[in-house]
Amino acid sequence: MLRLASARASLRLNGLGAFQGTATCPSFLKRASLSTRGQYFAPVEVKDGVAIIRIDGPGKMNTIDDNFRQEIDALWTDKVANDASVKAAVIISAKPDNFIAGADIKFIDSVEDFASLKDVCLKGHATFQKIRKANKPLVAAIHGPALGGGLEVALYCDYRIVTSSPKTVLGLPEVKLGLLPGFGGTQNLHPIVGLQAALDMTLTGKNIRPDKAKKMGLADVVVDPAALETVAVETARALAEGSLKGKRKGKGLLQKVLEDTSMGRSIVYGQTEKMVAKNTGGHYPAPTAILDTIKYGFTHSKPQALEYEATRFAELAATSVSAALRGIFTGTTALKQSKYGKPANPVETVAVVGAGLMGAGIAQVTAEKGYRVLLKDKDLAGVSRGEKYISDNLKGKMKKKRMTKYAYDTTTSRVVGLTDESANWGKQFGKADMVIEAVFEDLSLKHKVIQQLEEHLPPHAVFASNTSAIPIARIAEASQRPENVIGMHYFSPVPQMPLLEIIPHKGTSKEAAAAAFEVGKKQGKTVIFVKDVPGFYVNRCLGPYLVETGALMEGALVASLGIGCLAWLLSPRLKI
Ligand SMILES: C/C=C/C(=O)SCCNC(=O)CCNC(=O)[C@H](O)C(C)(C)COP(=O)(O)OP(=O)(O)OC[C@H]1O[C@@H](n2cnc3c(N)ncnc32)[C@H](O)[C@@H]1OP(=O)(O)O
Repeated sequence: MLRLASARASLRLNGLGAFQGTATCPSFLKRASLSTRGQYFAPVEVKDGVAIIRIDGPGKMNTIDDNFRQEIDALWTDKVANDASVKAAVIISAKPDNFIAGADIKFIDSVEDFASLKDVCLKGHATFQKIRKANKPLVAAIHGPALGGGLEVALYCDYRIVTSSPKTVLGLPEVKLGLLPGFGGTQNLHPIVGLQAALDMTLTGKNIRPDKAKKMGLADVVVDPAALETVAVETARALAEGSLKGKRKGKGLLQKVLEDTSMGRSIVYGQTEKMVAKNTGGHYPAPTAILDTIKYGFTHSKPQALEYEATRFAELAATSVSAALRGIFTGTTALKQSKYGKPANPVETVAVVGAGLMGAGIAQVTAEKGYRVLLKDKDLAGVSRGEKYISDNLKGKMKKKRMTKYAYDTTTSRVVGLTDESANWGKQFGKADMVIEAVFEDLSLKHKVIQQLEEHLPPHAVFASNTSAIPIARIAEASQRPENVIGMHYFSPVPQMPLLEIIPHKGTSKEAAAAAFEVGKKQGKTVIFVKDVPGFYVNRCLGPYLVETGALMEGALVASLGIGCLAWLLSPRLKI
């Protein structure tokens, strides 16, 4: 009793006196009573009439739940709405590299009665409606991911300033979790970016980078990270003074016809329904619910639409599809942690041997992440083919504006092409911390390569084989340092395929496994550790499909079905 009372007193001292939810969140109270700040926000600072609200949640990533909502509600009332000297506010993250990664997925998982999520969403809407009605401009200053509910907070703001950092991404990925943007996203996004762009973002869940965000009107300004807070405070002040007005991106004639007339919208809806049906095969309820909810908003009042959104969100959260997709998020995130710790010798130079499709792809993803890459093939023709593959892929990225010319130049300059004829290749390999071999699937060739390279490699260098079939222990037999030998099995085309199987053999050291994990993770791969058994993981799973397809073809039961299966197996999604 005493502890609760002192916690309440402490909350008042912190300027959070309006908070009433004491019975529901003891952890919040405990933390607030111990410090001069809340659980999700640092103490508000006021600079020349602009309140700076710094989000600083408990984990390394800011996420939101109902406690976050209660805290900002109270904080806004005390520090912004009720303080006449405060004319505007900025919401910014106190974390170095993220704004808000969305609603707390662990919180959604932990809910026992999913119907209660409707109320959580409705309270969120009420808080942000209140913030909007205060007539004090709110500017979102975004650095790092602003995803899901995080972007939805920003959509409630009058102005969105984003940093030019590659870490900054905006998106509504709820669909990938079998959910919909339940924090106002289905209603607040399309007035800003237009209906078609909003459908694209909500139905694909894709990430939007800063330049694209500016172009489509999602962000108002892109700034250097160092200038973010200053620009945001100046902007908030200018909005309050009226010297700056928030502007919506204009629409061309066709866009107006398609989005601002009911006939145009029915064309857009029709196309979208067809696309959703084709891509989901009717197995995923979220895209249909998203489309329904956006449509609903065009024929109902805003409060009705938000209520509908909250209802559909709670319904989706209760589905087994959403539970499974959330499980995939949790599993994939768990895979980002190394069970082998950090390697004692950090990897800086990676040598790739064999510049065919696999080798060149591995070299590309490695150079793109800042490693120095030695790309070796037996002759000039081979290595040139590999370099051209990399250059063509990166030029494609530049064309799609996913890479700058500067990044292209620095990435390609990190790749050093070498052949057996290169006078200094041995010296160069003397600096390699890791070799990934992608030569033909021939054990004697791999043995030759390992023996030849070990004459030059430093003792700590890890030797990784990209074999898809040969046991790693057999490859290690030719090595003087078998503890450094490991499998790193990529899938083709390497730049597109996310999976990487890492296969330690029985004698592989923890150090080699740690280095392989670190490189794979930095390359952006989803890394799984697999036993050194025939087929490793993926090919072992694929085997029965191949056998059954073969049996169908052989018996000429359903030839077209067999051909269909083969096409499926050989498609880029599954190609190995
Ligand atoms: C109505 C609204 C609904 C919604 O908003 S649903 C949620 C929508 N948001 C998302 O789907 C984003 C999910 N998160 C991510 O995709 C990634 O994360 C990021 C791109 C944001 C960052 O990736 P990286 O830098 O590789 O970090 P990391 O290892 O994935 O995450 C670091 C820690 O942050 C936790 N985390 C990230 N996002 C959430 C989240 N939305 N809810 C709960 N936890 C989250 C992870 O689990 C992990 O935690 P640990 O360090 O303990 O392993």
